Amino acid sequence: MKKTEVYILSGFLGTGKTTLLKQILQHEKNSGRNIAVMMNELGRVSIDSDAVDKDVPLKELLGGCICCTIQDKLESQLQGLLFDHELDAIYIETTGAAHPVEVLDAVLSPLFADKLEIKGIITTVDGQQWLNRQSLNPQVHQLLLEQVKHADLIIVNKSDLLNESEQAKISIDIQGLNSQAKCILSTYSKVPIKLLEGLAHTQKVKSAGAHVQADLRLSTFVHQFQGAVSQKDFEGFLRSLPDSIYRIKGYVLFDHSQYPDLFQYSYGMPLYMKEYMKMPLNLVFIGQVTDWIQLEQQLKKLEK
Ligand SMILES: Nc1nc2c(ncn2[C@@H]2O[C@H](COP(=O)(O)OP(=O)(O)OP(=O)(O)O)[C@@H](O)[C@H]2O)c(=O)[nH]1
Repeated sequence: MKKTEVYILSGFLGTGKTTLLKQILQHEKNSGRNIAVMMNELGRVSIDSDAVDKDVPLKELLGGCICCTIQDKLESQLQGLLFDHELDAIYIETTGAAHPVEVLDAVLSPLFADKLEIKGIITTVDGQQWLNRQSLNPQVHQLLLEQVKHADLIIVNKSDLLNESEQAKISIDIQGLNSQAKCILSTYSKVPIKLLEGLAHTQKVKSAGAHVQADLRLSTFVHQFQGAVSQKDFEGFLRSLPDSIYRIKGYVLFDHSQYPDLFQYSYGMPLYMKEYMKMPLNLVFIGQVTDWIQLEQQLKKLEK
């Protein structure tokens, strides 16, 4: 079954996310693809929803940030979208305050992670704000860096307000932080749509022996267990994991139980919760890993 592409639009408040979304929607409309939009705003009232045509399914998540206070709501809305529509792509506009790792975590519910293909995190940056970032409060400054570090495509927007040497300085700064992502300068978020189409965030499992690059970008991986595993072996597997795996979540069936456990793992801390019904045995991983093949082999061994 064809997976639904997911694009995450990240970037600080006012950097040009909605301006970008409008162009993408126009392009998608011309291409005749079925798409949906999720918009997350911190306030209780939607401001940007007019940007989306009435015939495009739109879910609004208001009054909190999907990366923390309203994660559950995102899961149910996303599930609703996938159930009600045959979608080629979903665009998620996050609040400027969202951290990319948390957003990926919120989007990849083990209930339907195998139906989605995360195409990429697109971060818009306001050029002037970037140059003046030292004057931001330390948390906001850190968030700005994280949004750039974890992006697959970085759009340095509002370049009409920058001179040439400022443009060059920003490009160099940003490439120093994230050399793997494409970084382009834009005005009113105008970008060649081809760049979006070329994104491939989800790491493909590479063939054994493939060259492994040092890659700091976030990637995701979904494993589907075929049956039960031993809890002792599973815990041994967890202990062997590198620090570069930030999150794991999903359903694991242990050989002593009738139903799976909901499993959560965050920065090294595992948590199990009993379920009382059958669940899809999907396990979702989020981390800075270049080659998931070894991990997949370890997971397969657990099932023997
Ligand atoms: N001068 C200039 N203004 C821009 C540019 N791109 C966007 N803007 C303006 O910047 C403001 C914010 O743009 P949005 O696209 O709404 O930004 P956003 O990131 O969606 O904002 P939030 O939803 O508040 O997070 C709008 O008034 C835009 O018209 C640009 O390249 N140059």
